[in-house]
Amino acid sequence: MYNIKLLNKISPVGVGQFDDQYLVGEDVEKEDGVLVRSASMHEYELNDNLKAIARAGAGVNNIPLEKCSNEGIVVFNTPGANANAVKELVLCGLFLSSRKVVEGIDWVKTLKGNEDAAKLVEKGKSQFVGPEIEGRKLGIIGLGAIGVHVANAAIKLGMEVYGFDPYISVNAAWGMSKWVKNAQNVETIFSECDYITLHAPSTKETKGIINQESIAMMKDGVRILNFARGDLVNAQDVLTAIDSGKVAKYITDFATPDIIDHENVIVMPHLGASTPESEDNCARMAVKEIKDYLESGNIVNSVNFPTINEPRTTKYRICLIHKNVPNMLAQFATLLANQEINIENMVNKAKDDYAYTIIDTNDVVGTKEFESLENVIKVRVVE
Ligand SMILES: NC(=O)C1=CN([C@@H]2O[C@H](COP(=O)(O)OP(=O)(O)OC[C@H]3O[C@@H](n4cnc5c(N)ncnc54)[C@H](O)[C@@H]3O)[C@@H](O)[C@H]2O)C=CC1
Ligand SMILES: O=C(O)C(=O)COP(=O)(O)O
Repeated sequence: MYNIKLLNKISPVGVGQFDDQYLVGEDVEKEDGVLVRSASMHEYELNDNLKAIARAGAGVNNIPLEKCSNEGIVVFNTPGANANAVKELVLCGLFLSSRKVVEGIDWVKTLKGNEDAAKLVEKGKSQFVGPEIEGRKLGIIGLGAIGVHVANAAIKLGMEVYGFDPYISVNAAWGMSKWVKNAQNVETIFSECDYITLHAPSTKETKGIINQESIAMMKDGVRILNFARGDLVNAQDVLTAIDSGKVAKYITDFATPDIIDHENVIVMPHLGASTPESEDNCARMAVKEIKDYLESGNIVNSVNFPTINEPRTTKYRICLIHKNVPNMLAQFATLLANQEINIENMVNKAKDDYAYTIIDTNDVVGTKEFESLENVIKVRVVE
């Protein structure tokens, strides 16, 4: 029996994939696995039994990754599963940043009950004029699942698209329209583009990337979109630039107290991934990842441990999470040889300071001796 704790509302399409080997709920204790969306886990107590956390979504800045790695807890996310939903909202954001639709709608509401509403609308609409996006330059920072979707859609809408991503994956590059221009540095995005949209994760490198200095490089009347994370933008610097007219519009999915209800700022309630399609996709993928790991020891789409995805061919699989240091495999093999246990299959992979080894065997094995080895963090045997 495995216990799975839900820290957010997770789509029943995903949760329904758990069979009767699983106890699933919000109040479950001694959890083997956690399913989470945006709830912060930085203060969450990681119990000794916890083996895996699956983030039904992309960003993992709400999870204490280093602490999890240290304790041998595998953290998954669901790459690409909500990218289309975010792309669609970014396109909506692009239009809202250009045409004064939100302001116009708010104004029309003030005419409620006014007999002359139709006339007044025709007279007053000129205050809501805004430019078309066709032919304008869009700069994208971060060309992953979402950035590439946005780039391709913007090309189809007739925009001139510049992309910047120093770590772009081969897969993302394959999926991107050949018309997207490769910006060699982020300054090109800042200085060339009429619209700038952020699609990089929150990291030491990206936090505060939009600040007084970068804004100073931008065109007058630039429009900035942030559907990545609130802390990529220095809010005070953007507000100052909005007030001076340097930035025409700031559209964001992240509500911080200082930016709410400020002229020319549109704040959405973190709606990027909130579509039934995306919620189902993310939940389905997250549940599959956690089940595969708990039941077979396979790791796919982890952000802190390497991928190992091997078919089961033996009765037992020893799953060893350990530090990425020399001599671990020799110690494992010796330990098994001393017990006259035959290894049918053994795979080891490392990711940064941590490594994962699976050993398939048909003989009964205990975990104690492995646990006593230095640099071994977590040991499990799955049957
Ligand atoms: N508003 C919302 O509801 C949602 C927001 N997000 C946010 O969007 C981010 C991106 O999501 P995905 O595209 O799915 O992730 P992804 O991992 O597919 O793409 C992120 C890209 O950013 C790039 N990157 C990293 N550091 C960079 C830097 N310093 N400069 C430029 N590019 C850099 C990476 O190389 C990668 O290609 C997530 O980390 C999350 O914070 C994601 C989903 C929903
Ligand atoms: O996937 C992400 O990174 C998101 O920001 C989506 O968050 P959510 O699952 O809608 O709380």
